[in-house]
Amino acid sequence: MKLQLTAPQSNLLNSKIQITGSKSETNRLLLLQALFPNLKIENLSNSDDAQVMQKGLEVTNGTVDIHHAGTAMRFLTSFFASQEGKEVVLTGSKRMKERPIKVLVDALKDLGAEITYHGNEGYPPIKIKGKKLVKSTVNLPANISSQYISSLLLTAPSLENGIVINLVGKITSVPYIKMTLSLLNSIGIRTEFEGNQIKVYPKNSAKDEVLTVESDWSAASYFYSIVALSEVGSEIKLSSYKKDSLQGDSVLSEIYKDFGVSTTFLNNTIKLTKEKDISTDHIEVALENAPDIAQTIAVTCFGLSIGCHLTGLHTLPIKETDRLAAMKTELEKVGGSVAITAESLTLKQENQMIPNVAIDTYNDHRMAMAFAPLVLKIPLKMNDAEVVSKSYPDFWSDMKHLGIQVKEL
Ligand SMILES: O=C(O)C1=C[C@@H](OP(=O)(O)O)[C@@H](O)[C@H](O)C1
Ligand SMILES: C=C(OP(=O)(O)O)C(=O)O
Repeated sequence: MKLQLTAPQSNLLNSKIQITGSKSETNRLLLLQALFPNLKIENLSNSDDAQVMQKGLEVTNGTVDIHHAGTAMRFLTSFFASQEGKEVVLTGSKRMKERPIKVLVDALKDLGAEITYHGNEGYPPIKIKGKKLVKSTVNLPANISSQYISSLLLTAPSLENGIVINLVGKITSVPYIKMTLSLLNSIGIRTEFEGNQIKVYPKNSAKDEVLTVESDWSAASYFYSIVALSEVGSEIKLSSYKKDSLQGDSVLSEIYKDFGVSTTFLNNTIKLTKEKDISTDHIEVALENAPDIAQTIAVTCFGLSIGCHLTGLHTLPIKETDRLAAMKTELEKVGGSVAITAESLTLKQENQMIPNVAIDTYNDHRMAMAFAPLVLKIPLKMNDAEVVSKSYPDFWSDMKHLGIQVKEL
Protein backbone atom coordinates (compact mmCIF):
# COMPACT_ATOMS: atom_id res chain seq x y z
CA MET A 1 0.00 0.00 0.00
CA LYS A 2 1.41 3.35 -1.08
CA LEU A 3 0.05 6.49 0.58
CA GLN A 4 0.01 10.19 -0.23
CA LEU A 5 0.22 12.24 2.97
CA THR A 6 -0.83 15.88 3.04
CA ALA A 7 -0.93 18.33 5.95
CA PRO A 8 -4.20 19.00 7.82
CA GLN A 9 -6.21 21.92 6.46
CA SER A 10 -6.55 23.55 9.87
CA ASN A 11 -4.54 23.53 13.08
CA LEU A 12 -4.47 20.34 15.22
CA LEU A 13 -6.43 21.26 18.29
CA ASN A 14 -7.75 19.13 21.07
CA SER A 15 -7.58 15.77 19.29
CA LYS A 16 -7.72 12.79 21.62
CA ILE A 17 -6.28 9.39 20.70
CA GLN A 18 -6.47 6.08 22.55
CA ILE A 19 -3.15 4.27 21.90
CA THR A 20 -2.88 0.49 21.97
CA GLY A 21 -1.07 -1.28 24.83
CA SER A 22 2.73 -1.46 24.95
CA LYS A 23 3.96 -4.33 22.83
CA SER A 24 6.93 -4.84 25.15
CA GLU A 25 4.76 -5.16 28.26
CA THR A 26 2.21 -7.28 26.38
CA ASN A 27 4.69 -9.84 25.10
CA ARG A 28 6.23 -10.20 28.57
CA LEU A 29 2.85 -10.63 30.23
CA LEU A 30 1.64 -13.12 27.62
CA LEU A 31 4.65 -15.29 28.40
CA LEU A 32 4.09 -14.98 32.15
CA GLN A 33 0.42 -15.84 31.63
CA ALA A 34 1.48 -19.04 29.81
CA LEU A 35 3.54 -19.96 32.89
CA PHE A 36 0.95 -18.74 35.41
CA PRO A 37 -2.52 -19.13 33.83
CA ASN A 38 -4.33 -17.36 36.68
CA LEU A 39 -2.95 -13.99 35.50
CA LYS A 40 -5.39 -11.69 33.75
CA ILE A 41 -4.20 -8.97 31.37
CA GLU A 42 -6.05 -5.84 30.27
CA ASN A 43 -5.32 -3.35 27.45
CA LEU A 44 -3.26 -5.87 25.47
CA SER A 45 -1.43 -4.55 22.41
CA ASN A 46 -3.33 -5.20 19.18
CA SER A 47 -0.03 -5.35 17.26
CA ASP A 48 1.07 -8.10 14.88
CA ASP A 49 3.95 -8.83 17.28
CA ALA A 50 1.55 -9.50 20.16
CA GLN A 51 -0.61 -11.71 17.96
CA VAL A 52 2.29 -13.89 16.82
CA MET A 53 3.43 -14.15 20.44
CA GLN A 54 -0.01 -15.26 21.58
CA LYS A 55 -0.27 -17.86 18.79
CA GLY A 56 3.31 -19.06 19.32
CA LEU A 57 2.71 -19.78 23.00
CA GLU A 58 -0.11 -22.19 22.10
CA VAL A 59 2.04 -24.43 19.89
CA THR A 60 3.28 -27.72 21.34
CA ASN A 61 4.90 -29.30 18.29
CA GLY A 62 5.87 -28.09 14.81
CA THR A 63 6.85 -24.77 13.32
CA VAL A 64 6.28 -21.41 14.97
CA ASP A 65 6.60 -18.46 12.56
CA ILE A 66 7.02 -15.20 14.45
CA HIS A 67 7.41 -13.06 11.28
CA HIS A 68 9.24 -9.82 12.21
CA ALA A 69 8.75 -9.92 16.01
CA GLY A 70 12.12 -9.74 17.78
CA THR A 71 10.64 -10.02 21.28
CA ALA A 72 8.57 -13.06 20.30
CA MET A 73 11.61 -14.77 18.73
CA ARG A 74 13.81 -14.17 21.76
CA PHE A 75 11.22 -14.68 24.52
CA LEU A 76 9.85 -17.91 22.99
CA THR A 77 13.36 -19.37 22.69
CA SER A 78 13.84 -19.66 26.47
CA PHE A 79 10.20 -20.60 26.97
CA PHE A 80 10.33 -23.60 24.59
CA ALA A 81 13.83 -24.61 25.74
CA SER A 82 12.38 -25.21 29.22
CA GLN A 83 9.09 -26.89 28.20
CA GLU A 84 9.56 -30.66 28.53
CA GLY A 85 7.74 -32.64 25.87
CA LYS A 86 7.46 -29.77 23.36
CA GLU A 87 9.52 -29.71 20.17
CA VAL A 88 9.36 -26.73 17.84
CA VAL A 89 11.20 -24.96 15.06
CA LEU A 90 11.17 -21.21 15.69
CA THR A 91 11.43 -19.24 12.49
CA GLY A 92 10.51 -15.83 11.12
CA SER A 93 10.76 -13.41 8.21
CA LYS A 94 13.78 -13.11 5.92
CA ARG A 95 15.04 -10.28 8.12
CA MET A 96 14.51 -12.32 11.31
CA LYS A 97 16.92 -14.88 9.85
CA GLU A 98 19.54 -12.09 9.83
CA ARG A 99 18.94 -10.98 13.42
CA PRO A 100 21.47 -12.69 15.74
CA ILE A 101 20.39 -15.09 18.48
CA LYS A 102 23.65 -16.88 19.29
CA VAL A 103 24.20 -15.12 22.64
CA LEU A 104 20.87 -16.42 23.91
CA VAL A 105 21.22 -19.90 22.42
CA ASP A 106 24.72 -20.27 23.94
CA ALA A 107 23.42 -19.21 27.36
CA LEU A 108 20.52 -21.65 27.19
CA LYS A 109 22.83 -24.46 26.06
CA ASP A 110 25.08 -23.68 29.05
CA LEU A 111 21.98 -24.19 31.19
CA GLY A 112 21.43 -27.60 29.53
CA ALA A 113 19.04 -26.75 26.68
CA GLU A 114 18.87 -28.68 23.41
CA ILE A 115 18.85 -26.20 20.53
CA THR A 116 20.19 -26.60 16.98
CA TYR A 117 20.42 -24.22 14.05
CA HIS A 118 18.37 -25.00 10.95
CA GLY A 119 19.95 -22.38 8.71
CA ASN A 120 22.96 -20.18 9.40
CA GLU A 121 24.84 -20.77 12.65
CA GLY A 122 23.88 -18.09 15.17
CA TYR A 123 20.61 -17.10 13.47
CA PRO A 124 17.00 -18.36 13.25
CA PRO A 125 15.49 -20.77 12.35
CA ILE A 126 16.31 -22.84 15.42
CA LYS A 127 15.03 -26.22 16.50
CA ILE A 128 14.28 -26.52 20.20
CA LYS A 129 13.60 -29.72 22.11
CA GLY A 130 12.18 -28.72 25.49
CA LYS A 131 13.98 -30.06 28.56
CA LYS A 132 13.89 -29.61 32.30
CA LEU A 133 16.65 -27.04 32.97
CA VAL A 134 18.22 -27.44 36.40
CA LYS A 135 21.46 -25.48 36.09
CA SER A 136 20.96 -21.88 37.10
CA THR A 137 24.12 -19.79 36.65
CA VAL A 138 25.10 -18.36 33.32
CA ASN A 139 27.31 -15.62 31.83
CA LEU A 140 25.98 -13.52 29.00
CA PRO A 141 27.32 -10.63 26.85
CA ALA A 142 24.99 -7.72 27.60
CA ASN A 143 25.82 -5.18 24.89
CA ILE A 144 24.03 -6.69 21.86
CA SER A 145 20.37 -6.91 22.86
CA SER A 146 18.60 -6.74 26.21
CA GLN A 147 15.95 -9.07 24.80
CA TYR A 148 18.25 -12.06 25.40
CA ILE A 149 18.39 -11.13 29.08
CA SER A 150 14.65 -10.47 29.40
CA SER A 151 14.02 -13.80 27.70
CA LEU A 152 15.96 -15.74 30.36
CA LEU A 153 14.46 -13.67 33.18
CA LEU A 154 10.87 -14.27 32.07
CA THR A 155 11.22 -18.05 31.96
CA ALA A 156 13.40 -18.19 35.11
CA PRO A 157 10.64 -18.35 37.79
CA SER A 158 9.45 -21.64 36.27
CA LEU A 159 12.94 -23.23 36.46
CA GLU A 160 13.60 -25.46 39.45
CA ASN A 161 16.49 -23.28 40.66
CA GLY A 162 15.60 -19.93 39.13
CA ILE A 163 18.48 -18.10 37.45
CA VAL A 164 21.64 -16.10 38.19
CA ILE A 165 22.86 -14.14 35.16
CA ASN A 166 26.30 -12.54 35.17
CA LEU A 167 26.23 -9.79 32.57
CA VAL A 168 29.44 -9.25 30.64
CA GLY A 169 30.30 -5.85 29.13
CA LYS A 170 28.23 -2.68 28.98
CA ILE A 171 24.52 -3.35 29.50
CA THR A 172 22.35 -2.01 26.70
CA SER A 173 18.65 -0.99 26.75
CA VAL A 174 18.59 -1.23 30.57
CA PRO A 175 15.00 0.06 31.06
CA TYR A 176 13.71 -3.00 29.18
CA ILE A 177 15.48 -5.28 31.69
CA LYS A 178 14.02 -3.28 34.57
CA MET A 179 10.56 -3.53 32.97
CA THR A 180 10.92 -7.32 32.94
CA LEU A 181 11.97 -7.40 36.59
CA SER A 182 9.15 -5.04 37.65
CA LEU A 183 6.56 -7.20 35.94
CA LEU A 184 7.98 -10.30 37.65
CA ASN A 185 7.81 -8.47 40.98
CA SER A 186 4.23 -7.36 40.35
CA ILE A 187 3.11 -11.01 40.27
CA GLY A 188 5.03 -11.87 43.43
CA ILE A 189 8.35 -13.15 42.01
CA ARG A 190 11.51 -12.17 43.86
CA THR A 191 14.37 -10.66 41.86
CA GLU A 192 17.69 -8.91 42.53
CA PHE A 193 19.69 -6.69 40.17
CA GLU A 194 23.02 -5.52 41.58
CA GLY A 195 25.99 -4.40 39.52
CA ASN A 196 26.29 -6.86 36.66
CA GLN A 197 24.36 -9.69 38.31
CA ILE A 198 20.64 -10.46 38.09
CA LYS A 199 18.86 -13.16 40.10
CA VAL A 200 15.34 -14.49 39.73
CA TYR A 201 14.00 -16.87 42.36
CA PRO A 202 11.79 -19.83 41.41
CA LYS A 203 8.04 -19.78 42.10
CA ASN A 204 5.26 -22.30 41.51
CA SER A 205 2.34 -19.92 41.45
CA ALA A 206 1.68 -16.25 40.89
CA LYS A 207 -0.60 -13.82 42.67
CA ASP A 208 -4.14 -13.72 41.32
CA GLU A 209 -3.51 -10.41 39.59
CA VAL A 210 -5.23 -8.38 36.91
CA LEU A 211 -2.44 -6.52 35.17
CA THR A 212 -3.23 -3.51 33.01
CA VAL A 213 -0.80 -2.81 30.21
CA GLU A 214 0.06 0.88 29.90
CA SER A 215 -0.30 2.29 26.39
CA ASP A 216 2.77 2.24 24.19
CA TRP A 217 5.21 5.12 24.74
CA SER A 218 7.17 4.36 21.56
CA ALA A 219 3.88 4.90 19.69
CA ALA A 220 3.41 8.19 21.59
CA SER A 221 6.70 9.42 20.11
CA TYR A 222 5.06 10.07 16.71
CA PHE A 223 2.57 12.43 18.37
CA TYR A 224 5.36 14.23 20.22
CA SER A 225 6.98 14.74 16.83
CA ILE A 226 3.71 15.97 15.28
CA VAL A 227 3.19 18.50 18.09
CA ALA A 228 6.85 19.62 17.86
CA LEU A 229 6.38 20.30 14.13
CA SER A 230 3.07 22.17 14.64
CA GLU A 231 2.18 25.77 15.42
CA VAL A 232 2.57 27.08 18.96
CA GLY A 233 -0.67 26.34 20.86
CA SER A 234 -1.30 22.97 19.17
CA GLU A 235 -2.17 20.11 21.49
CA ILE A 236 -2.96 16.40 21.38
CA LYS A 237 -4.24 14.17 24.18
CA LEU A 238 -3.18 10.52 24.42
CA SER A 239 -4.33 7.76 26.74
CA SER A 240 -3.80 5.62 28.80
CA TYR A 241 -0.51 6.66 30.36
CA LYS A 242 0.96 7.02 33.83
CA LYS A 243 3.73 9.11 35.34
CA ASP A 244 5.64 6.16 36.82
CA SER A 245 5.92 4.20 33.59
CA LEU A 246 7.83 0.92 33.19
CA GLN A 247 8.69 1.96 29.65
CA GLY A 248 12.03 3.69 29.09
CA ASP A 249 10.61 5.55 26.11
CA SER A 250 8.59 7.68 28.56
CA VAL A 251 11.79 9.77 28.63
CA LEU A 252 10.11 11.45 25.63
CA SER A 253 8.37 13.86 27.99
CA GLU A 254 11.83 15.17 29.01
CA ILE A 255 13.49 15.06 25.59
CA TYR A 256 10.67 16.91 23.82
CA LYS A 257 10.82 19.82 26.28
CA ASP A 258 13.85 20.85 24.23
CA PHE A 259 11.60 20.95 21.16
CA GLY A 260 9.10 23.22 22.97
CA VAL A 261 6.60 20.44 23.79
CA SER A 262 5.22 20.17 27.33
CA THR A 263 3.55 17.08 28.81
CA THR A 264 0.73 17.36 31.32
CA PHE A 265 -0.57 14.26 33.10
CA LEU A 266 -4.35 14.40 33.62
CA ASN A 267 -5.45 11.17 35.33
CA ASN A 268 -4.59 8.52 32.73
CA THR A 269 -4.25 10.97 29.84
CA ILE A 270 -1.23 12.96 28.70
CA LYS A 271 -1.68 16.32 27.03
CA LEU A 272 1.11 17.34 24.67
CA THR A 273 1.25 21.09 24.03
CA LYS A 274 3.48 23.08 21.73
CA GLU A 275 4.45 25.85 24.15
CA LYS A 276 7.11 27.72 22.21
CA ASP A 277 9.29 27.60 19.15
CA ILE A 278 12.69 25.99 19.50
CA SER A 279 15.54 28.42 20.14
CA THR A 280 18.56 26.22 19.42
CA ASP A 281 19.94 25.00 16.09
CA HIS A 282 21.53 21.75 17.33
CA ILE A 283 20.63 19.08 19.84
CA GLU A 284 22.51 16.10 21.35
CA VAL A 285 20.69 13.07 22.76
CA ALA A 286 22.12 9.81 24.18
CA LEU A 287 19.71 7.00 23.40
CA GLU A 288 21.25 3.71 24.62
CA ASN A 289 18.29 3.45 27.02
CA ALA A 290 15.64 4.33 24.43
CA PRO A 291 16.77 3.08 20.99
CA ASP A 292 13.27 2.88 19.50
CA ILE A 293 12.72 6.65 19.53
CA ALA A 294 15.93 7.53 17.64
CA GLN A 295 14.22 7.60 14.24
CA THR A 296 11.40 9.82 15.56
CA ILE A 297 13.85 12.33 17.05
CA ALA A 298 16.00 12.48 13.92
CA VAL A 299 12.96 13.30 11.77
CA THR A 300 11.70 15.88 14.29
CA CYS A 301 15.08 17.64 14.07
CA PHE A 302 15.03 17.56 10.28
CA GLY A 303 11.48 18.96 10.27
CA LEU A 304 12.50 21.76 12.64
CA SER A 305 15.55 22.52 10.45
CA ILE A 306 17.95 21.91 13.32
CA GLY A 307 20.99 19.66 13.46
CA CYS A 308 21.36 16.74 15.86
CA HIS A 309 23.90 14.25 17.17
CA LEU A 310 22.24 11.07 18.45
CA THR A 311 24.44 8.52 20.24
CA GLY A 312 24.04 5.09 21.86
CA LEU A 313 22.60 3.69 18.65
CA HIS A 314 24.80 0.55 18.41
CA THR A 315 21.74 -1.76 18.46
CA LEU A 316 20.02 -0.08 15.50
CA PRO A 317 21.81 -2.03 12.74
CA ILE A 318 20.28 -5.33 13.96
CA LYS A 319 16.68 -4.21 14.31
CA GLU A 320 13.86 -4.61 11.72
CA THR A 321 16.29 -3.14 9.20
CA ASP A 322 19.69 -1.50 9.55
CA ARG A 323 18.04 1.63 10.91
CA LEU A 324 21.15 3.81 10.75
CA ALA A 325 21.67 3.11 7.04
CA ALA A 326 17.93 3.42 6.29
CA MET A 327 17.69 6.77 8.11
CA LYS A 328 20.66 8.19 6.25
CA THR A 329 19.20 7.16 2.88
CA GLU A 330 15.68 8.46 3.54
CA LEU A 331 16.69 11.72 5.28
CA GLU A 332 19.03 12.47 2.38
CA LYS A 333 16.18 11.84 -0.11
CA VAL A 334 14.18 14.66 1.54
CA GLY A 335 17.20 17.01 1.53
CA GLY A 336 19.07 16.17 4.76
CA SER A 337 22.77 15.67 5.16
CA VAL A 338 23.55 12.76 7.49
CA ALA A 339 26.69 11.07 8.79
CA ILE A 340 26.51 7.76 10.61
CA THR A 341 28.98 5.67 12.61
CA ALA A 342 28.45 2.24 14.17
CA GLU A 343 26.62 3.91 17.08
CA SER A 344 25.63 7.44 16.12
CA LEU A 345 23.74 9.60 13.67
CA THR A 346 24.58 13.22 12.95
CA LEU A 347 22.21 15.44 11.00
CA LYS A 348 23.56 18.76 9.70
CA GLN A 349 21.51 21.89 10.25
CA GLU A 350 19.86 22.45 6.87
CA ASN A 351 17.00 24.56 5.56
CA GLN A 352 16.04 22.72 2.39
CA MET A 353 13.20 20.16 2.34
CA ILE A 354 12.24 18.32 -0.84
CA PRO A 355 8.47 17.77 -1.12
CA ASN A 356 6.63 14.70 -2.45
CA VAL A 357 9.43 12.21 -1.97
CA ALA A 358 8.35 8.54 -1.66
CA ILE A 359 9.80 7.28 1.63
CA ASP A 360 10.90 3.63 1.62
CA THR A 361 10.04 1.73 4.79
CA TYR A 362 12.33 -1.37 4.69
CA ASN A 363 9.79 -3.66 6.45
CA ASP A 364 10.29 -1.40 9.46
CA HIS A 365 7.18 0.06 11.11
CA ARG A 366 9.26 2.79 12.71
CA MET A 367 10.56 4.09 9.36
CA ALA A 368 6.96 4.75 8.26
CA MET A 369 5.78 6.19 11.56
CA ALA A 370 8.88 8.32 12.19
CA PHE A 371 8.65 10.00 8.78
CA ALA A 372 4.86 10.55 8.83
CA PRO A 373 5.01 13.69 11.08
CA LEU A 374 7.14 15.42 8.44
CA VAL A 375 3.86 15.88 6.54
CA LEU A 376 3.35 18.96 8.74
CA LYS A 377 6.20 20.57 6.74
CA ILE A 378 6.09 18.92 3.28
CA PRO A 379 3.73 16.53 1.46
CA LEU A 380 5.12 12.98 1.40
CA LYS A 381 4.48 9.60 -0.14
CA MET A 382 4.90 6.44 1.94
CA ASN A 383 5.79 3.10 0.36
CA ASP A 384 4.53 -0.16 1.92
CA ALA A 385 2.70 1.84 4.56
CA GLU A 386 1.05 -1.30 5.99
CA VAL A 387 4.31 -2.06 7.88
CA VAL A 388 2.95 -0.05 10.81
CA SER A 389 0.88 -3.06 11.95
CA LYS A 390 3.97 -4.60 13.54
CA SER A 391 3.38 -2.40 16.59
CA TYR A 392 0.53 0.02 15.77
CA PRO A 393 -2.15 -1.23 13.35
CA ASP A 394 -4.37 1.89 13.82
CA PHE A 395 -1.59 4.34 13.04
CA TRP A 396 -2.96 5.63 9.71
CA SER A 397 -6.54 5.94 10.96
CA ASP A 398 -5.22 7.87 13.97
CA MET A 399 -3.33 10.17 11.57
CA LYS A 400 -6.63 10.82 9.76
CA HIS A 401 -8.28 11.53 13.12
CA LEU A 402 -5.76 14.36 13.58
CA GLY A 403 -6.82 15.81 10.22
CA ILE A 404 -3.76 14.60 8.28
CA GLN A 405 -4.88 13.70 4.77
CA VAL A 406 -4.03 10.07 4.01
CA LYS A 407 -4.85 8.93 0.47
CA GLU A 408 -4.12 5.51 -1.01
CA LEU A 409 -2.30 5.78 -4.36
O1 LIG B 1 12.57 -5.97 25.39
C1 LIG B 1 11.90 -5.29 24.61
O2 LIG B 1 10.65 -5.29 24.63
C2 LIG B 1 12.61 -4.48 23.61
C3 LIG B 1 13.95 -4.19 23.76
C4 LIG B 1 14.71 -3.32 22.83
O3 LIG B 1 15.58 -4.14 22.08
P1 LIG B 1 17.18 -4.28 22.35
O4 LIG B 1 17.38 -4.70 23.74
O5 LIG B 1 17.56 -5.32 21.35
O6 LIG B 1 17.77 -2.93 22.08
C5 LIG B 1 13.77 -2.55 21.90
O7 LIG B 1 14.49 -2.02 20.82
C6 LIG B 1 12.66 -3.43 21.35
O8 LIG B 1 11.80 -2.72 20.50
C7 LIG B 1 11.82 -3.98 22.47
C1 LIG C 1 13.15 -3.21 17.61
C2 LIG C 1 11.84 -3.38 17.68
O1 LIG C 1 11.20 -4.56 17.85
P1 LIG C 1 11.74 -6.06 17.94
O2 LIG C 1 13.20 -6.03 18.25
O3 LIG C 1 10.92 -6.66 19.03
O4 LIG C 1 11.45 -6.70 16.60
C3 LIG C 1 10.95 -2.18 17.62
O5 LIG C 1 9.74 -2.33 17.83
O6 LIG C 1 11.42 -1.07 17.35
